[in-house]
Amino acid sequence: MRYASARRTGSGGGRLHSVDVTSSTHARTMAAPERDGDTLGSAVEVTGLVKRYGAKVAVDGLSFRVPRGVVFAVLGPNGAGKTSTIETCEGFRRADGGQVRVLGLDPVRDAAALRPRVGVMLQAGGGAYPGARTAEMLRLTASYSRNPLDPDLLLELLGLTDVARTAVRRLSGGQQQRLSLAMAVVGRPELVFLDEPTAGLDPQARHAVWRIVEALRADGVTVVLTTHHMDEAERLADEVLIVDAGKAVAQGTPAALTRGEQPTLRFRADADLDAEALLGLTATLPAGCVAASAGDGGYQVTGPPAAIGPQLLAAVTAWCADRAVMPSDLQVGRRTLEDVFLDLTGRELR
Ligand SMILES: Nc1ncnc2c1ncn2[C@@H]1O[C@H](COP(=O)(O)OP(=O)(O)OP(=O)(O)O)[C@@H](O)[C@H]1O
Repeated sequence: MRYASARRTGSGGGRLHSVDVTSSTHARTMAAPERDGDTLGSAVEVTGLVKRYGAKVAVDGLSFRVPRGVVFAVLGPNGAGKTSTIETCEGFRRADGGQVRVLGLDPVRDAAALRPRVGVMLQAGGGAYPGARTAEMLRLTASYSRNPLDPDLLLELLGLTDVARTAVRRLSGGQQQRLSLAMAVVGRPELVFLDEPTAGLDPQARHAVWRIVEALRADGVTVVLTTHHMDEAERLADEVLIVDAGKAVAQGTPAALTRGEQPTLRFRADADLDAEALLGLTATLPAGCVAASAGDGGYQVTGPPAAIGPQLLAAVTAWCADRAVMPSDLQVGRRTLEDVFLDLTGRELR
């Protein structure tokens, strides 16, 4: 059994570590309780979901399935319909069309049956009473569950021990958000919805949230999250759904989505390389390779798979050296999830 421990390092101070405590006498688990014959099938099934606000169609016939026990990330530009979809799955909004099943149940009609089985972290850390103290709030939430996690452990994991006696309204935004995550998982749910769980968090807090998500997955809990951080989705998610204008535009594992057909060499440069310079660079490259701007001060070289190798790397760096251009962030290989996301949803602001 594994859990993420918030041991503080002596000199590093305040860094969080995930440890395997299988043989530890102090082992505590985040595992959801076993439920007979209830481990197979989908955690969430959305079929042809439509959500409208007046004339605005926020979700436009969206279908997807979340297998049990995976971390599932829903990605999309602002206004793509992610929150509308998640909140419909949480039972906070009614679908205007299509069907939503959560753990095989209807999230509105069967809300009472789902409540002890599903954890919900609201966007921007909502859900806690402003007047309550942090630990009090978490203990109160834990008291609604038959077999809750240890609230003190969660406070420790999320770096909230120092503010355990602080009133919720006096917590910083990031601390309130972490408390909201603790409240979502303290009841050992089978399924957790996290809407932008790391938005606005500092890097330490972000890593702490990642460790919680990884610990949940290790214990078989299904996690559905939304995020604008592509690196976060790439690191955490077993499966990714990209939505745009209320429709699914791609779904798959991060590895499958980023497996570009055409390998690429990418780099940034400390000087502007105009079209003429890029033509000059292309002329020095192995046959079939083409250098082009990738936007935002980045450049890319595409070509036949066999040509994306050491000779190409040498040619690019030699060309840069001849012109006193310093290349940086030089990488060869697959596209990132961010590339895929931008290709699918466009690079312009809408
Ligand atoms: N209560 C509401 N009333 C009217 N329009 C709404 C309401 N909630 C959302 N919308 C609209 O529906 C669309 C989808 O919003 P939604 O919040 O689901 O998107 P999102 O993908 O979660 O966006 P973000 O990444 O910015 O959080 C947007 O155009 C939004 O303005």
